Amino acid sequence: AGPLSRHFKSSGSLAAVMHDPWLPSPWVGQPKPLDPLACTPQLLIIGAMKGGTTALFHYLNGSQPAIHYPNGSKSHVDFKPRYHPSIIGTHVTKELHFFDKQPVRTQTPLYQQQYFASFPGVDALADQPLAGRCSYPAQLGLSSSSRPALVRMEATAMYLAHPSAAANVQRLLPQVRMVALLREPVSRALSSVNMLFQRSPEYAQLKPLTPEYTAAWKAYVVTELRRQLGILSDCFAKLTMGRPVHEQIDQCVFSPTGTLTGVLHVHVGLYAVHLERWLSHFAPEQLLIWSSNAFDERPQQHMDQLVHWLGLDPALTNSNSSSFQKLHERSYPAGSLPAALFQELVAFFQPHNERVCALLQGHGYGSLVQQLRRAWQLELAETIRTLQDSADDVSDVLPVM
Ligand SMILES: Nc1ncnc2c1ncn2[C@@H]1O[C@H](COP(=O)(O)OS(=O)(=O)O)[C@@H](OP(=O)(O)O)[C@H]1O
Repeated sequence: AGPLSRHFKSSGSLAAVMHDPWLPSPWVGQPKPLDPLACTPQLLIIGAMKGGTTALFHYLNGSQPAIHYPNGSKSHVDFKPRYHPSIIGTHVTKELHFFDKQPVRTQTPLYQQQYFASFPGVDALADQPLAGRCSYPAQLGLSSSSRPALVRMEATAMYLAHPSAAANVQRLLPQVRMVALLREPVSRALSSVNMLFQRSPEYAQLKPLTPEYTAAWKAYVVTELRRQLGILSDCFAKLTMGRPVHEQIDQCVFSPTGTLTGVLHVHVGLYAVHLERWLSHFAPEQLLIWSSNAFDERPQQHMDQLVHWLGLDPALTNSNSSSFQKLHERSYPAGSLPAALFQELVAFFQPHNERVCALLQGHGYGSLVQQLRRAWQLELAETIRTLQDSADDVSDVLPVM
């Protein structure tokens, strides 16, 4: 028996392996090698919010989320070997929220110093990361004479949708690599509104999934999403020719100080707007884009692709360091939302989904587009099946992708 038949025996079917729709699609272009001497962050997980960014950060970092501070802010505890020894997360919190600020703030030296000192091996007083000078303390096991590449990373899920983030990143870290996880926008919006409901002090006294909870949840979700759909539909209705869509939408929904004016749940899923903005600042080879669903289905293959894409030695990977359990998963009241809301959400997002597919196709991400179409159709069908209050046929609501 030759190698092929051995392969058939071990994996069931070669055809199944070759056509696995959940494997990460190939990255675009040939990225420049990382700088092994850099002590600035070299990897940013930019979003999308509710796209699985917490899981990705902690799988890589061998850590888990923890709440340490009285104000509820989050940190993490490191407890396992990192997925790859050369990739290391910020030692503070997963989300540093540095680039989703006004440019005037991100250009302040003191604020930059604080940001860089949030990463392992960077001393706020002694080091000058932008000039490539860092002290590499002993606890990292690195000496200045044998500096292996150390890819420092952080994951701020709001970067993808923030109007200033791409330009801020380009100004400070023009060579940085970024990963974005794109989740089906209706399911993502529901995940986002669900989180806010569960965090809201107003509803904190309700016992989860009781009839009172479900009634309050339904009222909140329906009102909030309809309100946001209305605001964003008005913004799109006012678009004029001659200026990029992302500039006009950003202007419509962000205050002059860069605060999003109450449309978060719907706005984050407008991936065409966001990627148009990022791709106007960065070459596609700096941006690895995944389907959240595919990442969920095949986490290890995605992590291995990331290691490969960063040009790190795959032989050093600790592939059994991560159990790949879902992180930040929340419960929902089943069968509680009207079919009409789904129809409105689906109708709203459909042209934007088409626009992002065309944008990605035009930038060389053709096989990702095929994967997203399939993944989004499946996730949307599952979300509607779970949450819709009537037994209407799901296919009545689904768009043709
Ligand atoms: N491995 C993996 N792959 C894909 N998706 C995953 C994964 N692990 C968790 N999840 C689901 O992602 C949702 C939370 O996303 P984030 O961690 O990005 O949220 S946040 O923006 O940091 O608040 C949250 O979705 P909901 O449960 O629908 O709220 C998680 O269940």
